[in-house]
Amino acid sequence: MTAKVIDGKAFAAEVRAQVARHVTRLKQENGLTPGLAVVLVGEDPASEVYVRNKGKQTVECGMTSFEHKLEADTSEGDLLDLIARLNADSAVHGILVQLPLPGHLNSDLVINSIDPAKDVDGFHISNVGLLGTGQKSMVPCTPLGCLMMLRDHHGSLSGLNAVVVGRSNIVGKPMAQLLLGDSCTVTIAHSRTKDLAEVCRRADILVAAVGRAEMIPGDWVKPGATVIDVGINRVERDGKTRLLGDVAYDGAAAVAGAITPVPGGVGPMTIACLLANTLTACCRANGLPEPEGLTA
Ligand SMILES: Nc1nc(=O)c2c([nH]1)NC[C@@H]1CN(c3ccc(C(=O)N[C@@H](CCC(=O)O)C(=O)O)cc3)C=[N+]21
Ligand SMILES: [Mg+2]
Repeated sequence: MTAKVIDGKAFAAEVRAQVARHVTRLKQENGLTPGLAVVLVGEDPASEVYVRNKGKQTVECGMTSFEHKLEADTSEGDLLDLIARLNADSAVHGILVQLPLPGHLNSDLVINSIDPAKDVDGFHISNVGLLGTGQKSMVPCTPLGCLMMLRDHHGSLSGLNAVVVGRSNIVGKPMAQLLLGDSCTVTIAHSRTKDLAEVCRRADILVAAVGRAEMIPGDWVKPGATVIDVGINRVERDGKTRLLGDVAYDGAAAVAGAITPVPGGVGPMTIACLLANTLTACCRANGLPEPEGLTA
């Protein structure tokens, strides 16, 4: 069997087009323009490229992009002051603080100072609690993007065995909550899991979010399974920098039913969902109905 390749890049373009249509309507009918503020502390080249991409796609969707670049040695007080101003700014509907933050800043404290209604990353403890109890929340972008691709491919996920490899607050844990919400039988596995290969081989849906290049070989994949590869690992190989997933792609694609590539899979969907969340936040803030199909 050769897996169907799930084209995250094309899917993300569709999601952004849908967001853009809603934005046009919001402007015409309500005089509203959704705004996203991105805060970057310090100068990490990869983060800067990524922040620039987000800004560009935000504007292409008709929304306003606010970029705040702060010095690497910015004090916690100054960062919290900026977040307080963004919380109070009615032109800002979404706030994203790029992670990781420099070590002298307490990222939990910083994230929890964001107005939960503007927390488009879905990392605030109140959004985490709302998601965990099945209440309306802002849902983390990467797991939301994965869920959209899975629903599109399978229709219903009900009763399927889902194995999430990775237990981070950003991907693994919220991914497990979303799969549970769609009635999967969910296992969260990680680097210490006993017989990890056997656990993975039971998965109808295998989500790899460990952050280690090609950690999951093809013979851990059940024939016909759907493989969602969240890893984006920059690796030097043959003198070139290559982007590798957490799954050994060729081996996995030979047995899986469907698989997301790296690049062009989960990554573009993450940004598209960030824009979708900003739109959702703008609608909620103004008491307007939420766009359908763009939330969990
Ligand atoms: N508060 C916060 N929220 C985030 O969502 C967040 C963050 N901090 N810090 C950094 C990570 C990283 N991240 C990516 C999103 C998209 C691609 C993406 O579009 N990747 C392309 C390839 C890009 C390339 O060539 O490097 C792809 O997979 O096809 C990559 C990385 C979001 N992050
Ligand atoms: Mg820190």
